[in-house]
Amino acid sequence: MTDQHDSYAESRAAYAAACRLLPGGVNSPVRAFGGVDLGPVFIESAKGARVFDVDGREYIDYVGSWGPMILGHAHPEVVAAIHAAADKGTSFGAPTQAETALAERIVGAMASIEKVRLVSSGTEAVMSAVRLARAFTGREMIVKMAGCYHGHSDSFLVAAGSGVAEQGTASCPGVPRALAQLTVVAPYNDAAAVRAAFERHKNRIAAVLVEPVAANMGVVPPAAGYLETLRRLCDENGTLLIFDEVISGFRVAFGGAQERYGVRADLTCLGKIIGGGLPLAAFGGRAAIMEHLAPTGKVYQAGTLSGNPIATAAAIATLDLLARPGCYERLESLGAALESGLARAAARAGVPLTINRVGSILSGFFCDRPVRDFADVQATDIARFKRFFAEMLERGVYLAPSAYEAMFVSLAHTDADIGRTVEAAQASLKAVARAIRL
Ligand SMILES: Cc1ncc(COP(=O)(O)O)c(C=O)c1O
Ligand SMILES: N[C@H](C=O)CCC(=O)O
Repeated sequence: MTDQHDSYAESRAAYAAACRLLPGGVNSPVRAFGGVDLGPVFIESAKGARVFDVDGREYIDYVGSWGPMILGHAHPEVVAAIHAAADKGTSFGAPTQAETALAERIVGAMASIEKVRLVSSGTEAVMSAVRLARAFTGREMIVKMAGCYHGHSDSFLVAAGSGVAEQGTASCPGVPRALAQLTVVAPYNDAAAVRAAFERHKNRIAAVLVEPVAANMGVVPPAAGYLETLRRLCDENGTLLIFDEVISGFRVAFGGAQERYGVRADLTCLGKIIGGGLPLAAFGGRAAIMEHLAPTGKVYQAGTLSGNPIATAAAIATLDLLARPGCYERLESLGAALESGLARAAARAGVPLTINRVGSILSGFFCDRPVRDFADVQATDIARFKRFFAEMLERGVYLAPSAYEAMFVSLAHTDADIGRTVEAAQASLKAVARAIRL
């Protein structure tokens, strides 16, 4: 914590205590606020679209636990489902009917999924889907896109987004070189680079793995035809297309990016929203592929807490609420209002800002050009983002503390929240403009 004012005294003390016992004082790197050169705000509680810190400050929240809280925090129906499940026992390590009920909802929502396996984190979902793809195709290489983040398992910590991008490392110490060499990296939105990878590594690529809407280098939408071309290249080469919809699933449409863009994946990874704020994730696809998983097949995948009854109850409650008519229209209109308000504020302040938005996720990049891939993101003015972040925090708006993350709008945000956020942005961008002129 460097710049922060005394009104963050409790957060500062909590961070010092945490640093004595937890590496970097946190349990996930981006939470440490290193991406904005500040110390973290420690959270006491959250309700609806608000989070409250240990110093008693209130913020309009656009982190939403990095995506899961699409209904807002502590939604009464989700909390009631959690209580009811907890009363019946917290974990059995045995099958429950609720897991089938959740699977029915996922299969009903995602056109490409016939069977699904529940896991506890997005990392596990992607790691397991790729193992399955490797076994199914009998190949070892994967293609991933620069700036996409797929969790922290070894194969994906290569040119990754999110907190890895913040650290500025191309790869990660501890990842065996032999494994990293099996990951081929292509720029996002560059189908020609993927085609070239297929030519270079003929019959060796098991899967093309992509965030169909990239959201871990800030939000970068797929260019027209990009996902379709990936689909065609995979079909031509006997390779599986894996959509990592851990963020986009149930976010950019109920049926995820696959519904929004009309392109089907062979395997789909889900997380965040489907856990309703509890540790639950999933991967799924055609039965003919999924049946290769143990116990029907030989591809081993397991989890003591997989399909945990409390997480499953939160998941069902969340998906049932999201299935109600009007949710995605409302998310779209809130997202559009925030986008246009931010654009207006930037224009008034004379600060170049490129806004990328898909439904209720968006990012403002401090630059005057379109942002289509990770190189574009890296060329933006990160110092301006840091200043903007600090100004917004001071004005009670809690953004993701990194230029490589998205803003998440929830159904709990009101028009008044968006209005207050735009007002805060107007003042914050004026401060950024003053700093530019200095
Ligand atoms: C697209 C994507 N895939 C995978 C993951 C990993 O999920 P988790 O953090 O639950 O392991 C994340 C976020 O962390 C993500 O944004
Ligand atoms: N960008 C990450 C996931 O989407 C942020 C969450 C984390 O790494 O703690």
